[in-house]
Amino acid sequence: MAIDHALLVTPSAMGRIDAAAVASGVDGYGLMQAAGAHVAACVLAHYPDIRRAVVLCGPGNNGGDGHVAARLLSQSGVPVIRCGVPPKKGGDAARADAECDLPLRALDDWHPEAGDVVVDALFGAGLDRPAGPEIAALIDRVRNADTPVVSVDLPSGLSGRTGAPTGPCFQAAHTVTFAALKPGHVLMPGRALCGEMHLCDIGIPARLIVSDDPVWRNHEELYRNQLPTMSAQQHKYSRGHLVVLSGPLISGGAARLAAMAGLRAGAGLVSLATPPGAVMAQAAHLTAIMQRSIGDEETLSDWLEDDRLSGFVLGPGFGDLEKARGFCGLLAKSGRPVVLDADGLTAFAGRVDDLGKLFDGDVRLMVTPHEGEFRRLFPVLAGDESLSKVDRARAAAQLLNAVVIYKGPDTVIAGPDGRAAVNSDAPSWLATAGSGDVLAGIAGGLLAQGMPAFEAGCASVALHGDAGRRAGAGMTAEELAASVKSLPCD
Ligand SMILES: NC(=O)C1=CN([C@@H]2O[C@H](COP(=O)(O)OP(=O)(O)OC[C@H]3O[C@@H](n4cnc5c(N)ncnc54)[C@H](OP(=O)(O)O)[C@@H]3O)[C@@H](O)[C@H]2O)[C@H](O)CC1
Ligand SMILES: [K+]
Repeated sequence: MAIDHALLVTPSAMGRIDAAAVASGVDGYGLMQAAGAHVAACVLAHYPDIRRAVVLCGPGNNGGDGHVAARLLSQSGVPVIRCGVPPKKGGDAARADAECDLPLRALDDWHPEAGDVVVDALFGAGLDRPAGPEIAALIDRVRNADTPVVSVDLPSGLSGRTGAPTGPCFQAAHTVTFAALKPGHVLMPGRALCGEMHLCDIGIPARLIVSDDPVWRNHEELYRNQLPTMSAQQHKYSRGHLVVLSGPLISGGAARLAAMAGLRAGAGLVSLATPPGAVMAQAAHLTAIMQRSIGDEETLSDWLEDDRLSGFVLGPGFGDLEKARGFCGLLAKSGRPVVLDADGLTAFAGRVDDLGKLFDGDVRLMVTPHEGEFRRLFPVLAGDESLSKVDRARAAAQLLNAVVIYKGPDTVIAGPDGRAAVNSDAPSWLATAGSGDVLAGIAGGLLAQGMPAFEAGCASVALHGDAGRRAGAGMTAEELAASVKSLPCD
């Protein structure tokens, strides 16, 4: 699938793209000129009252971009101090350094003043270890003086692959990057360390911006062709029948939120499977959503004979973990898609192998852990600091043969085939009680309509974000569920 404008390119893949561009006849030094010009333009556009630019240049091509920016800022009349380490000999950075006639001072040879703007061109894609004490002291100095930082490609100290700092790291107000976003720009805490992102075209041909590592920003093109469609021939059963397994009397609200969201995501029918003791309480709250009294595995098994039931959500407010495991086994055996969330996930803490064995064959399990649930399910993956959130989600997806929606401000959707998407534009107010139940319900609603699991995961996360934006800051989960918009008709 080629969706290049949403592709996230790792720093090493970017290096290969760069080399391919040069091999195809693009002037490498021209790329650096363009990169430096974008950086200078960003400084001038966002800091019209700048009194002095302090350009910090590292030894590689990131520093090279800095030398270009320093020259251009100076030519535009801004006083510039250029500090750093001499460039490696013979490359584009050395040429950019030679073409800048400002002296190259030592890194600490300046004192922050009001009106300073720092251009951070120390390390970008080539960062491969923690920055040393000299850089740490510099970062402290900049932070203490509250000097705004414009970072070139990446805030120095941030890994473009994982989104985690390798050690001391600048907090940028703006980050100017080139050709494609890197995972570190959208994964936390990288996204926050980058400040406002600027993705700039420096002349690398779009046809070369490819990667054998399928990671994208979550984007409509990833799932649009697979969205359920509506036509005049359809009736409610052909639009799927979603079943949400309700918990007991005290915690039935979570299942109701999921059920409402599933209905709004387009499922033709939605039923709650409710333990007998909670049926009356649920009935008092339900109108469009139907109900069935399901107290044990036997009654669930009987109901599963009805092959019009086309998708299940198990976990929100469910409570009884042993019962959840038993129910999950039956749902798995039924061969239909299942979303496991909340207690449905906790039920398998320490038993992920058992869960993985239940759902072999076509991918029809979706799990929606937040950070704490992910840790409980996958302590080894969660503790491995060499892995990015994308790596972790993919590994979990492979272990379970499932689509994993690893929630957070940087929700990652990953499939067992290695496809992954990072959703980084959800409104912050989605972090509220019941919000996860709504997401599980949307996912269940889409799966019940027959949408393939990876695409359903990407679409659910996007619809959840849209609903949050529509409901607005300060919303409750009830309002969020009511704001889920069903999908476009064909
Ligand atoms: N297409 C593009 O996107 C373009 C990007 N450009 C810019 O180029 C950089 C990448 O340049 P590169 O030279 O590969 O890497 P860096 O400049 O980031 O790093 C250079 C060297 O720094 C050393 N290093 C790494 N980490 C540390 C550290 N913690 N402390 C000290 N030194 C470190 C390392 O060298 P060693 O020999 O010491 O190991 C790195 O190799 C990209 O980010 C863009 O800004 C082009 O200008 C245009 C095309
Ligand atoms: K940088």
